Amino acid sequence: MLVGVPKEIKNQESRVGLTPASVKELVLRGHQVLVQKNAGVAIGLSDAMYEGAGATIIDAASEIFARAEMIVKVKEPQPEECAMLRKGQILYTYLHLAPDPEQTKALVESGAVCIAYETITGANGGLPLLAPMSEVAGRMSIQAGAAHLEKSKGGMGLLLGGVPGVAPGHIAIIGAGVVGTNALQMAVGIGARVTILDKNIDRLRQLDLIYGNRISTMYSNAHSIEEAVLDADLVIGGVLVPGAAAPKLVTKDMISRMKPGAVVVDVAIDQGGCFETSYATTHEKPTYVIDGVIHYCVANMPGAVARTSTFALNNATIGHALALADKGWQKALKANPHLKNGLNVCLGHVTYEAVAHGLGYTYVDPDSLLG
Ligand SMILES: NC(=O)C1=CN([C@@H]2O[C@H](COP(=O)(O)OP(=O)(O)OC[C@H]3O[C@@H](n4cnc5c(N)ncnc54)[C@H](O)[C@@H]3O)[C@@H](O)[C@H]2O)C=CC1
Ligand SMILES: CC(=O)C(=O)O
Ligand SMILES: [Mg+2]
Repeated sequence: MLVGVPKEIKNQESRVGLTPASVKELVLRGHQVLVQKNAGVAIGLSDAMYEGAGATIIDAASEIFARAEMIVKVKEPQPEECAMLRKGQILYTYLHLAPDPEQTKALVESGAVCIAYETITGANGGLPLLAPMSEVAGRMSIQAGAAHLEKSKGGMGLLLGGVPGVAPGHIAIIGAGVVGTNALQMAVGIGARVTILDKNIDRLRQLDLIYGNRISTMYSNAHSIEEAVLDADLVIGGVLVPGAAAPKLVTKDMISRMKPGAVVVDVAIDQGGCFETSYATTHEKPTYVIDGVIHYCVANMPGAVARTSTFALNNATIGHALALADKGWQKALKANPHLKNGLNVCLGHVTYEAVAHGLGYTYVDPDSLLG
C-alpha cells in the first residue's frame, strides 16, 4: 500500500504520524511510504532518518494527499486537509468528532474511510491508542496546573507541595481513568493533598489499595464534585464517555464560587470539556480567566512534549497501521472488531453511534460497509 505522512499543521503541533522505525516496519512488509519534508525535524527526526528507513520525502502535503491510499496523522485533519481527502482513502488519526460538527461534515463529504485512534478498543478493555497520550496529558496536567498557580501566570501564588509549617495545596481530579491516575501519580509525587472522583467504584478501590490514606477517593455525583471543586486550588478534568461529548460536570456557578486565582485544567476538552466554562485553547495562548479562575484547556497537550509523545503514540498505533496496509481496510476491520470500533466515518456515512446520535446523523452499522 502507498502510505502518506503529512507534516502536522495544527497550532504548535510537532508530533508526527510515523517514526522512522514505524516507516521501516511498513517498508519491510513491501509497502511504500511518502513523508512530507521536515515532518519530524522539530523533534529530531530528520528527513535523512526517514530516507534511511526507506521513505520517500515529498515537498507538498497536497502531493501526499493526492497519491497515498492511507494517510497516517496525529491530530484531527484541519479544514484544508479535509478538503484534500478523497473517496475511499483511509485516514488513520485522532478525530474527536462528537464536539466537532464542522469536521464531521467535512469528513462525511470527503467519502474517506476515517478511523479514529481514540475509539479503537483493546482486547483487555480500555482505549489502547488513546492511553499513551492520556498518560502524557495526565502527567502534564499537574505541571501545567502548578505553573499557572504561580503569581506571574495569574494564579493565587501557591506551591502545591507546601513547605514544612505550611499546608500543601489541594488538587481535585475528576475521572480516575488513564488521565486521572497519571495526574494522581504526579500530584502525590509533589506532595499535594489529593481528592480523586469517579463513578467507577472498582477503580476507586484499586487506587485506595495503592495509595491508602495519602489520597481521598470520592464517588462522583453533583454533590461530591461541588464539595471537592470549591475546596480545591487546582482541578483536573479527565472524564470520558467513549466517543461522546464530555458531560459538563462542573457548572459555571461552581466556577464562580471557587477560590480566586485557582486553576482548572480541562484535559477532556478534546471531547468538548467537562467544565461548563471551557473552550479549547492552544499552546500559544493556553489559558483564559473566568470569574478569577484560570482555565487551561489545550486540546493537544501532548504536542508540547512531542518527542516523547510521538514515540509513545507509534508504539500503540503501528500494529493496526500494518494490518490496514497489509489487508486493506475492509479485511482488516472484518478481522478485528477492536479496530472496527475505530471506524467513525466511512464512504459518506457516520459509523460511530455516539457521534451519529450527538450530531444528528443516521447511524450506519460498519458491518454493512465491509463488503
Ligand atoms: N487535551 C489533551 O491533549 C488530551 C485529552 N485527552 C482526553 O482526556 C479524556 C480522558 O481520557 P482517559 O483518561 O484516557 O479516559 P478513560 O476512559 O481512561 O477514563 C475516563 C474516566 O472517566 C470516568 N467518568 C465518566 N463519567 C464520569 C463522571 N460523571 N464522573 C466522574 N468520572 C467519570 C470513567 O469512569 C473513567 O474512569 C478524554 O476525553 C481524552 O480524549 C487525552 C489525551 C490528551
Ligand atoms: C488524544 C489527543 O487528542 C492528543 O493527543 O492530542
Ligand atoms: Mg486532543
